[in-house]
Amino acid sequence: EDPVKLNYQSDVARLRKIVINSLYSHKEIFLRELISNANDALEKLRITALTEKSVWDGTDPLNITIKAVKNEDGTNGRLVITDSGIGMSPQELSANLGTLAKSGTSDFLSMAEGQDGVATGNLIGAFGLGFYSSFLVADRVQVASIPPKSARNPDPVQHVFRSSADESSYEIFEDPRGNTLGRGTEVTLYLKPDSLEYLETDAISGLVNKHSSFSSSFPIYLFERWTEEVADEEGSNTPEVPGSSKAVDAPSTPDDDDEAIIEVASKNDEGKESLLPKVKNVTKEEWSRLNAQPPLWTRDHKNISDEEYHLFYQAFFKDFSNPLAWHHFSGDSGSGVAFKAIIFLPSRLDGKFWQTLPDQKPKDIKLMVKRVFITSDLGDDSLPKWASWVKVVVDAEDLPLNVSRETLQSNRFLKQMKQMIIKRMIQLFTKISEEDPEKFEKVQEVYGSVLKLGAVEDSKNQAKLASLTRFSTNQRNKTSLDQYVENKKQGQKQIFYLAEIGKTPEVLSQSVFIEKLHARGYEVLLLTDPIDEILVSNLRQWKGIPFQDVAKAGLQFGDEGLDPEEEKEQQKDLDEKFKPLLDWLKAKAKDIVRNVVLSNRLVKSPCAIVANIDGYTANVQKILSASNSKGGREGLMGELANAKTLEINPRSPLIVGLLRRVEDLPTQEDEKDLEAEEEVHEIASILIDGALVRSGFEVPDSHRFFSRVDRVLRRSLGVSETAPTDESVKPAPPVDPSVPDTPVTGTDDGGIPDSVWDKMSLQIEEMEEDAVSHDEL
Ligand SMILES: Nc1ncnc2c1ncn2[C@@H]1O[C@H](COP(=O)(O)OP(=O)(O)OP(=O)(O)O)[C@@H](O)[C@H]1O
Repeated sequence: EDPVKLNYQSDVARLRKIVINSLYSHKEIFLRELISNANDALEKLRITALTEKSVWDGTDPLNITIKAVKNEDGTNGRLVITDSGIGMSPQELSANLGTLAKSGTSDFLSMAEGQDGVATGNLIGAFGLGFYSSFLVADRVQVASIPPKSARNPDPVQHVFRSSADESSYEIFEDPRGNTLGRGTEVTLYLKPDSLEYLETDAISGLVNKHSSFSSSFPIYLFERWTEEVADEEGSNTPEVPGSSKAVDAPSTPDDDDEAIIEVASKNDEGKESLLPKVKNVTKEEWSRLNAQPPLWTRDHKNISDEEYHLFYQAFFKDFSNPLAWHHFSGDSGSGVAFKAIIFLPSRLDGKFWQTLPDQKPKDIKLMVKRVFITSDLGDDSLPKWASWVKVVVDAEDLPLNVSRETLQSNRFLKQMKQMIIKRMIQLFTKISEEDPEKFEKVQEVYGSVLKLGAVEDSKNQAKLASLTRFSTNQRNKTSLDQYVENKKQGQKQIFYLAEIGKTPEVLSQSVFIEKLHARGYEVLLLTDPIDEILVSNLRQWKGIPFQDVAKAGLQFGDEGLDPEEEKEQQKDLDEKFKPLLDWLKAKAKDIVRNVVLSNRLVKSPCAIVANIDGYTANVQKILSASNSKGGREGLMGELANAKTLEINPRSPLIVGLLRRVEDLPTQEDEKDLEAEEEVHEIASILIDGALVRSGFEVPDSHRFFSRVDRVLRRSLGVSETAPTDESVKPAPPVDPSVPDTPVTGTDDGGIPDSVWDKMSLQIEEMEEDAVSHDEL
């Protein structure tokens, strides 16, 4: 059969180029990647064998071997990595090694192409270059592979995939050596002259220990050959069978010339009698086990260093940053299944966490039975969204080893495992919060919103999760609900909060709604994360104390009853004094608010608009209008949107001034002063619109608002209110009949690129923010 020459898919060509040109300083990762592939192939074989016995009957050992072969002339050499795993058919060789099927590859490529070598090094971890990292150290790679006999493939034939670093094509052909592997894959790297250090066994075992001691649950053997002087005792001249002494289930060596076990025995001083004891040089060979340590999770946590946990985490979960925290424990599931487990909190969340659907299955719960990987699929017993990112290895002792994924689904163990993982995760978070404030800060950075989501999602663990959440307040950052409650004032019967998504706590703390609360020393939770308000309305109360949205009407401090009689009298007087203004405003503002009252929340600002208990706050109204193009002004939505109260501050000179003007207005029909009435009306309208803006609402008609402001400005400048502006303009030149000959490359938005739109809307948002926080009437 002639070799078939095939062209690489274009992404592969790009990837190989990056590998070869820019990752030179990371070349040692090739071994980690190849071992990881071999481990995956062995795992696939074992899992396939659970349902298809003919694939592997469980007798021959599953392992990975590494052998370095130096050329006889001492130049160059090759490194051979072999596994007895699932293997590949010729079609699979082409599909798996000639194309890149991985999602996200193109993203990786464009990122890597835009970066220098150093930064790309970090990307390798996140992405995993896999097989192509071979070209970091080899200028020629040959992969021989044969799948096991199966019903679908009763007569598999060993094939070879061959490729050079400088070619854009690869070849696939039947292996002229025949079936040398029996089953599995053999990757032969013809090392580049600058990578010959990987022919040394010390270098190889060093690398395996550094990167891969935890990557494989299957034994990794390294072929070693050395020369020893041994006494040449009489009658012991027959060569012994080497290599079998130490490695008990050492791999059988493929019957390839280079790889056959050779023993060269040469007699010292042959032919001469000597007084010295007879010695001979014996070349000994042995497959030595590299990852002989028992799996990390089976060991006692007291004897495991942080460094070892880090390395294990990286190799096992293929996340090449260190975990933020972990919890290593053993237990009994309750149904009698003993297990050992480690739970890891990654140091970052997947960037897509908040975009993916809640029913995304976690992939990183690795269930083992007696150290053998069984599944990552927990089926219906999957973790809730908030916990779906956790990385866990669980090794059960007492489940039958041949347990299939299907029978596992019906096993109680899985259900218990889910509960156990959640419980331990919460314990881990709680422990960090109590013992390691610095780490807990990092936890808040990465998982702050996730813990809030958990408290909403997981009603069973709501209290525990909610006590791990932290909030900014007008007085401090990172306050827990318990700390808030400890800090509440005498008589305070509510937990005050103010929510506005997208604002910073600093801006929110300037809000009119909390002016007096803040001035009097009450603490107010400032909620800026979209999940915050959902959580608060879900909890309803903490330690029996209800949450109170301070953007709503009816704010009570709780100490009103303690006011001296005298103050109550004063309040009564104020009510009476301002009654004319309240009545007048009620009539004027009836389209905007349902009620007008004297405020007990304002200190400096003249007025504010608050939502009624059953009405929408500005925050909710914004969320609703974002999802409803009508802006929530119709039907019931409109009703609720209008359920607002105007609060005025009787201590503000502006309000006192307005009261005076309203009282001065003639009341008799025949004395009416239309001009004066119009002027007061205008001032009041500006005041109400201003109150809307400073309370976070939109002004119903901004054009009218500004025309009013203009008129008031004219009046205060002493300019005629009615004098027209010179509106004459120079008309545009006549139509230009010539047509441009280069096509215009515009965008759908009529020529304004998206990036500009984004900037524009950003600026508009900034302007709005300014308006709320600084606008003083
Ligand atoms: N030793 C092997 N035995 C069987 N199949 C293999 C072996 N090595 C690679 N493959 C197949 O080739 C595919 C591509 O391998 P490659 O290393 O490029 O990426 P990957 O292993 O899928 O991803 P990653 O390396 O990021 O985990 C693998 O998914 C697997 O199907």
